[in-house]
Amino acid sequence: MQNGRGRRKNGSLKLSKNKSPRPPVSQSFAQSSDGEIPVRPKVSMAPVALANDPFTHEISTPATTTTTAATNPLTTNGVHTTKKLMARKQSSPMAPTFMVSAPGKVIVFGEHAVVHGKAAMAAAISLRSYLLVTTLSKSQRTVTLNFRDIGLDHTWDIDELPWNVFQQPSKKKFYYDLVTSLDPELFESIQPHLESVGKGIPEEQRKIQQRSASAFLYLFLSLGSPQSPGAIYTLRSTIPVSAGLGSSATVCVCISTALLLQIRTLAGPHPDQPPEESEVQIERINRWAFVGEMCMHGNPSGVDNTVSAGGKAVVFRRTDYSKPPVVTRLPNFPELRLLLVNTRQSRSTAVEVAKVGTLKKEHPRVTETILNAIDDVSVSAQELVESLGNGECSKETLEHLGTLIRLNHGLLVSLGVSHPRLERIRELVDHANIGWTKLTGAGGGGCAITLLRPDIKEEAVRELEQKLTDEGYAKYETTLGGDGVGVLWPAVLRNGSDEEGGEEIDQQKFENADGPEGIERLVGVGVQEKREGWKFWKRTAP
Ligand SMILES: Nc1ncnc2c1ncn2[C@@H]1O[C@H](COP(=O)(O)OP(=O)(O)OP(=O)(O)O)[C@@H](O)[C@H]1O
Ligand SMILES: C[C@@](O)(CCO)CC(=O)[O-]
Repeated sequence: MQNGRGRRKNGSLKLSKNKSPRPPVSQSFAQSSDGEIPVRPKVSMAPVALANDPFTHEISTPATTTTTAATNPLTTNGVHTTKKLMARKQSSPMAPTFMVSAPGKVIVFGEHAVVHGKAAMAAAISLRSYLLVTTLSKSQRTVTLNFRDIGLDHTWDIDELPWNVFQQPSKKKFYYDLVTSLDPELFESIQPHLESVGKGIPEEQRKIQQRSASAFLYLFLSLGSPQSPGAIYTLRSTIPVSAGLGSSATVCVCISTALLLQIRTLAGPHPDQPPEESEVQIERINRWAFVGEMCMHGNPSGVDNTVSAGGKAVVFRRTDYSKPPVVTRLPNFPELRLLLVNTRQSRSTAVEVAKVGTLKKEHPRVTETILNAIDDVSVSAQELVESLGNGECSKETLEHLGTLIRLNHGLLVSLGVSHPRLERIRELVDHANIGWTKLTGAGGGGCAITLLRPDIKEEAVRELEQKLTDEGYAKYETTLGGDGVGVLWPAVLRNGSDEEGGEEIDQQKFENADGPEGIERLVGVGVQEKREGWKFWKRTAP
C-alpha cells in the first residue's frame, strides 16, 4: 500500500481541479499538423554533439533538413538558441543521463467497447513509470534493456540488429509518420532477437519480458539507425504490472519519448512553449507509443497511450483505425472520491480483448448490442461531466454517475471480462452500501474502482478497507487528471538535498530505490507537483 506525500489521507483517488482558466468545454486535439512538413528530414541517431539540454538540441542537428515552423524544433527558440549554439560546440559528444516519465490511467467508462469504435472516458493517475537513459561511450555498440519490475536485463549488439529489413526504402518510417498497423515482415525480423530474452525462466514470465523487448526493438529499429549510440534503458514503475492501470502504455510512452529525444525530433518541453506546439510533440510521442502497444497486445484502441502521453481526463473514440482518434478533453472532470483496489490477480490485456473479439464473432448481434449500451453509458457520462460548470458535483450528479458505473460493470460482466475476485470487491461494497463499483482496464483480474457515496461514514470505509486487506487485496492511493509525459534532462533533481547543483540520479541510485515509495522519494512526479527539474508538454495554455 502506498502512502506518498501529497496523497489524500483517506486513501481515495482525487481528480486535481484545473486551476488555470478553463479552455472551451470540449476540444478535439487529435489532429496534429505533422502533415505540413514539406521535406522529410533525415532521421538519424548518428553520434553528433549533443548538448546538455534537449530542449534546445535542435540547433545541433546536422541530420535535420528544412521543415516548417509549426513542426520544426529548429525554429522554435529564435535568438535564444544562438548563444546556446556557441556553447554547444564545446560540448561532450555523449548525451547526459536523462529520464522520462509517463502516468498510468484509469478507465472510468468504456473499456473493451473502445476497441470496437465506441467511446471511453479515462484519466491519468499519479502512479507512473520512470525510464532512465544512460548513453554509452562511442566504442560501446550495445543497447541494454534493464526493466527491473519484470526482471528483464538483456543486451543486444546494435550492429547485429536487422537494420537492413527496417531500412528498406519501401519500409522506412519517419518520426512523424502515422503508423496504424505493424508490418509483418518487420515484426518477423525481430523475432530471432527475442529468442534469447528470458531464456531459462518460466514461460509466463518470459512472455512478459519478450512483449516489452519486442516493443522496444520495433521502436528502436524504426526510429534509430545503425549509427545509434549505445545506451542502457533502465525502467522502474510505481504502477502494478498487468493490473488494468495502463502499465504497458506507460512503458511504450517512455520508450517512444526517449528515442524521439535521442534523435532530436522533439521540441521542448519548456514552460513558455505554445500549446499548439506542445500538442504536436505529444501527438508524435503518442503515435509511436501506439506502435509499441500494438507489439505488446495486438489490438489496442490507443486510449491508454493517449492518456499516458497527454495526461488529464479525456473521452476517446477511434472509429477508423487508419486515422487518428477523436479525443475530447474534459476540463470540468469532477473531483471524485474513488477507491482503487487491485485484486492482485494478474492477467493479460491481449487475452481479455481477444475474449470479447471471439464473443463478437460467435454472437455478433447481442455483443454489438452490449457494446452499444456501453457507448450510451460513456456518452451519458460525458454529457453529465460537460454540464458541470465548475467541476462541482451535487449529490444527484454523483448518484447519476454511480448508476452509470453500476450499469457499465454489469455490461462488462456480460462480456465475460470480470473475475470472481472483482465480483468480491463489488459484493463487499454493495453489502456495506457505500458506493458503486466497476472493473477498470481489461478486467479478468486487475483493478476495480469504487465511487464512494457522498454521505457515507468514514468508519464504514475503514471497515471495508480492512476487509479488503484481510482478503489479500491491495489499495492504491493516487490523484486523477495530472500531467502526461515528462522529461528530466539531465537527470538531476533537487530533492530537498544539500547536494550542490542538485542530486544527480544515476543508474545505481535509481536501481537501489526501495520499492514504489523509494522511487517516488528519489524521482517522483505527480504526487509532488512542484518537483524542480521535471518538465511537461502541456495540452492547454496555463
Ligand atoms: N513496469 C514494467 N516494466 C516493463 N514492462 C512492463 C511493465 N509494465 C508492463 N509491462 C509490459 O506490459 C505488459 C502488460 O500489459 P497489459 O496491457 O497486459 O497490462 P496493463 O497495461 O497493466 O493493463 P491494461 O492494458 O488493462 O491497462 C507486460 O506483459 C509487460 O510486457
Ligand atoms: C481493454 C481496453 O479497452 C483497455 C485496456 O486498458 C483495451 C484497449 O482499449 O486497448
